[in-house]
Amino acid sequence: MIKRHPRETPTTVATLDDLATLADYSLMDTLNCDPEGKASGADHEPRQVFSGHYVPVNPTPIENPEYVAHGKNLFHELGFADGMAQSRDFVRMFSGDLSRVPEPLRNVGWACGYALSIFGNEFYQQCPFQTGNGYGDGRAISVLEAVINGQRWEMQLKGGGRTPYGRGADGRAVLRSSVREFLAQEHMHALGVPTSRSLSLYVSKTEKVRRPWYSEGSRSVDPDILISEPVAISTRVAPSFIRVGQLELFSRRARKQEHPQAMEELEKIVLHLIDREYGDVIDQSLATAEKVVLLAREFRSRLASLVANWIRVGYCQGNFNSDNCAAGGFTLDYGPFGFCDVFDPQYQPWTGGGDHFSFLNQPAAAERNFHSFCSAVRPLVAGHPDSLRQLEEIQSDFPVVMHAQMEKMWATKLGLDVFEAALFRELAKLMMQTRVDYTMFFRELSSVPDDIEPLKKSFYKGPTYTADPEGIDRRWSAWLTKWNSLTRRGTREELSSQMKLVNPKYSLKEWLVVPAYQQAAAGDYALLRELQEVMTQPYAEQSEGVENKYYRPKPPELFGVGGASHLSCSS
Ligand SMILES: Nc1ncnc2c1ncn2[C@@H]1O[C@H](COP(=O)(O)OP(=O)(O)OP(=O)(O)O)[C@@H](O)[C@H]1O
Ligand SMILES: [Mg+2]
Repeated sequence: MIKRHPRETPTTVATLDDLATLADYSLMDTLNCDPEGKASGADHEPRQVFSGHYVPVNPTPIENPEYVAHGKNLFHELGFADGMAQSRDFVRMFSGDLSRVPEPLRNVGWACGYALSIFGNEFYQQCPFQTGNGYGDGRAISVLEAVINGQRWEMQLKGGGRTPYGRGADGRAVLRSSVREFLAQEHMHALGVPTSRSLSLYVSKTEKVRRPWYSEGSRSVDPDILISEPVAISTRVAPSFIRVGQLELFSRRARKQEHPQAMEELEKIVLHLIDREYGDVIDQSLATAEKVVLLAREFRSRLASLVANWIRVGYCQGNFNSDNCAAGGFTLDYGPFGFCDVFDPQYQPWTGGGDHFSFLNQPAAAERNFHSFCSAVRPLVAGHPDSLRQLEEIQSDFPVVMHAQMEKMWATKLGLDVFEAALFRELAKLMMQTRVDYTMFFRELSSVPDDIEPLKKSFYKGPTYTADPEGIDRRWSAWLTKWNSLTRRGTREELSSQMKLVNPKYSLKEWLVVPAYQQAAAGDYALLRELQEVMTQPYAEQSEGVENKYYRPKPPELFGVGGASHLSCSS
């Protein structure tokens, strides 16, 4: 290997040795380690972690790992050679075996504790000790921080084995859930929505675990059988994995004065967040209280924009708790998620999620998470009346900012310069009464049709529609005429191409993912890789073959089917 200066990114990172030159474990080196943590990382039993930002943990490798896929776009962005994903050293490391990594890579990774608020309410029941000290990364283990072309990335295994936060569970992820997260992250990025990214996915050829799931064609809400599934490790990448819940953990400790360093640990984690996620917008030399105010303002804007984007692309997080809310303002944890087929404001793919986390309730859920965030950082401005007042104002104005983002998003989605409330209200009513495929409807509209015929491709024709199809069609025609009169000036082609940049043609609907993970479990990765190709170019027309296969309404027989239309276990 050629010797390089440690900070200089090789043009191509082709080997694990190349990657090793970019390592910079600054989280481990600057944040506080749990004083009871073991340097060896052999720390896999559930226990209370009372202080510190992280616990050193060595992952548990999956047996007989096999390459499934890698995030090709991310690889290219990072300057990684595709072949590296299948090289022996890389496979070994990212399937959980850190025992033989080249220096200066380390043999231990780290897991972090976090707290949980559900829709703004503090919860302790999820912690086996009822104290909050046993909750956190139960199966997520970060293994590397690297500076690549001036950008810092943290790489985190999901399903990498047990940690002290595992609450007695196995620390594993099954192939099914790993395929879902792997595909969804890169799809989301291609949709232009901030997200954690997918680096790699390996499956075990021999190790399996049992999970509750649905029998073939089951219409049960809850899983009705236990199945044995192959385990997998996917690696996700982001500038940090700090969650709102993480800030809450340290803030709760400071509030309750649980230990003498509690306040200092809160400040450190918040400054770490600023450094990782907000370094470009917050001046390093400011005092903490001033930084916190800027952080709150910027996070508010990112969070509101994120949620508006989710709605633009038909995404429902499903379980938007504070521990699934990344403090950097990007999408995190693709377990309970779904991309909607039929437009339904109450769409909720995850049976445990409830109405409060449903599709169009996400702005309200975001507001609750933002309140949890503001409460968590408040102790850092407590002695600064001016900063405190600003923080309170930022907090109380969340709904205003969110509302503005939503109106802007709907206007853009509809090719309008300004939001038209009456036009939108009638559209929402028609979409619900007709039952339309959300993605297909907006994509067909993006062709700026003269009449409603093309839009009908997206109609599922619910009972209200079938009771009076002519009447509803007439309302659609009237709506289309009105819409046409309000759209942006310019040629039809210009309007159409602008609208096609915000209304995707392809969306990672669950019923498309099911056969991909089923075939993958049988060792056939072709469909998964095809989906990866298609879903990383969601705005492109693509070939006729792709269109016929992936641009179509959900087959009627899949409605109500467990796994394809709803899911319970997401791990
Ligand atoms: N099989 C498992 N073993 C150990 N811990 C688990 C397992 N499944 C989930 N957990 C933990 O339970 C908590 C809630 O699970 P949830 O489904 O939100 O997270 P996740 O999908 O594992 O993780 P993340 O939020 O990191 O994407 C998380 O703290 C997670 O680490
Ligand atoms: Mg989670």
